[in-house]
Amino acid sequence: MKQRSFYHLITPAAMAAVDRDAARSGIDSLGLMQKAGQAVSAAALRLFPDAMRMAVLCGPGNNGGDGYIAAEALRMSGVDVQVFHLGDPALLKSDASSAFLAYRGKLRPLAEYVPCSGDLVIDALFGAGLGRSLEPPVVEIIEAINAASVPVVAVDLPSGLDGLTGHPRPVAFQACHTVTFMARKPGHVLMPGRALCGSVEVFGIGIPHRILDAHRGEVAVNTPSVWEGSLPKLTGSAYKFTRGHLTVFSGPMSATGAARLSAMAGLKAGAGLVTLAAPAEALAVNSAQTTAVMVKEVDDLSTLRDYLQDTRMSAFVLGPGFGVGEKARAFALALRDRKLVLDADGISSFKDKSQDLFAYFAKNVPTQLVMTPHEGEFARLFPEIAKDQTLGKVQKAQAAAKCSNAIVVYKGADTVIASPDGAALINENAPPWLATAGSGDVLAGIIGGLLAQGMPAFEAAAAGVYMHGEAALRVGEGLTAEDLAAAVRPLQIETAF
Ligand SMILES: NC(=O)C1=CN([C@@H]2O[C@H](COP(=O)(O)OP(=O)(O)OC[C@H]3O[C@@H](n4cnc5c(N)ncnc54)[C@H](OP(=O)(O)O)[C@@H]3O)[C@@H](O)[C@H]2O)[C@@H](O)CC1
Ligand SMILES: Nc1ncnc2c1ncn2[C@@H]1O[C@H](COP(=O)(O)OP(=O)(O)O)[C@@H](O)[C@H]1O
Ligand SMILES: [K+]
Repeated sequence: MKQRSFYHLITPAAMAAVDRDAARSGIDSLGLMQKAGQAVSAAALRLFPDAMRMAVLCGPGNNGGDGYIAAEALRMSGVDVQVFHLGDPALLKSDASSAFLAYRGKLRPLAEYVPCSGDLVIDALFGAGLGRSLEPPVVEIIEAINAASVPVVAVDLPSGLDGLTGHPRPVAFQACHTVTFMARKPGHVLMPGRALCGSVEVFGIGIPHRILDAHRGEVAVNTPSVWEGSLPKLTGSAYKFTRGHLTVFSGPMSATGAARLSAMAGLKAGAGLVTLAAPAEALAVNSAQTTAVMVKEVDDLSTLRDYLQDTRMSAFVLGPGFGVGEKARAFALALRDRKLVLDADGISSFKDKSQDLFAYFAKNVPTQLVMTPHEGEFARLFPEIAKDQTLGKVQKAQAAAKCSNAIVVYKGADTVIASPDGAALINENAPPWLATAGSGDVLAGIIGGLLAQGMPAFEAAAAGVYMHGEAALRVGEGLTAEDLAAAVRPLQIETAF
């Protein structure tokens, strides 16, 4: 992961280490806090110039310190400012205490804050240091402010939001804008955190990048910079066989549409040839509805083995509409040495039998297996990981990838792509109109199409998720899975015709 150019996220724990290293290297920590607080004040003035009052809620740590700096800067700008403090400000430590002492305005306990129309709330209660769930009085205040619908600008993170997992503990402010410092945290990108933050501004307070780089972890945003170097390159001498041959397995006669969506998406993603491998009963219905996609009879394990003799068959998609059961399990295991996207019924077939699957694919290095579960499918395959309340979506996907030796694409509005080596990407370009029947089948086909063209599994999965989002954005609201499959385009960053 270190070799690739990534748009990294910084966990709250890593941010605390950055903070410590910055102080050790002689950087003035109060100066950092002053820049942070001033950035918050500037955002409040820019976004809410007509606020009648700015209520700055200051907590017991450095997040509160940022709040006191912002409050003083706003007061100096002529704004009607009132600070509401949590805990005894006399107990504030070091920089936060200095920030408090420099504040010359009005001060009242947090419990006395009553939201009024015309207020802007600046939330500086807790940021990266939220170490446990909030207690009842603070929960009630946050709920009352959210219910009053006064706008909230959050400092670093909306208070109550866990910066690592993106989960509220147990509630968080609904902010309209969040000002964070140096880099976003996973909680800004994961749901529901992403929605609770509103717009997110990343303000550089002057911590040198070498310090940040030293604490960058394995989690990044899914952007083309991660995988564009691995995208298939279309050269003038291309021939359909050099662009890979994708096979998508069709379900029985009554369930063929999902596989056709995958097949079309694989072709649009750039695979040179795509074949629907269908049982005899489904040959006619598939043939009647395909043109560029070919159809071939593959009924059972023995015909599959014959089919696999052709080593030009470069990648496979198994699961969309396929049917849950023994046949799906046998097909998946027969494909253990090939590049495989296991989706939908292909995943559900291994409920209570996941160890067989994991054992068969354990030895592939690097892995050639991509699994694309939504939340329900994830829980079928990884029940213990799914129910572990201490893990966020990224940690769940990482644990699942490790125990299955597969690239796990844990789908949703915040799809996480995780690799057995611990690398994880959070996707953020998917619009909500992707929540429609069949859109997952299209995703499986795109990833299959990229695998067929020779992209490594992690990069193919990540690029596929990104292309899926781009295709959905091109179509717009009201999209159907057919529109989506038709809108898929290769992302050709470098072309050399
Ligand atoms: N990184 C940087 O370089 C820079 C960071 N900056 C800012 O620093 C912020 C991080 O500051 P921080 O570490 O002091 O943590 P913060 O969020 O204020 O909370 C800690 C306090 O809350 C308390 N507490 C925790 N959970 C609680 C709960 N559930 N219920 C009740 N109390 C709870 C905890 O108490 P304790 O656990 O010790 O009992 C402690 O007192 C960061 O978000 C950013 O805004 C900027 O100044 C610029 C430079
Ligand atoms: N609210 C949302 N915002 C963005 N993308 C979403 C949202 N809901 C679902 N998606 C995406 O849509 C696809 C749905 O796939 P899936 O749940 O397998 O549906 P289906 O089985 O109907 O194809 C996934 O890629 C998922 O990430
Ligand atoms: K906050």
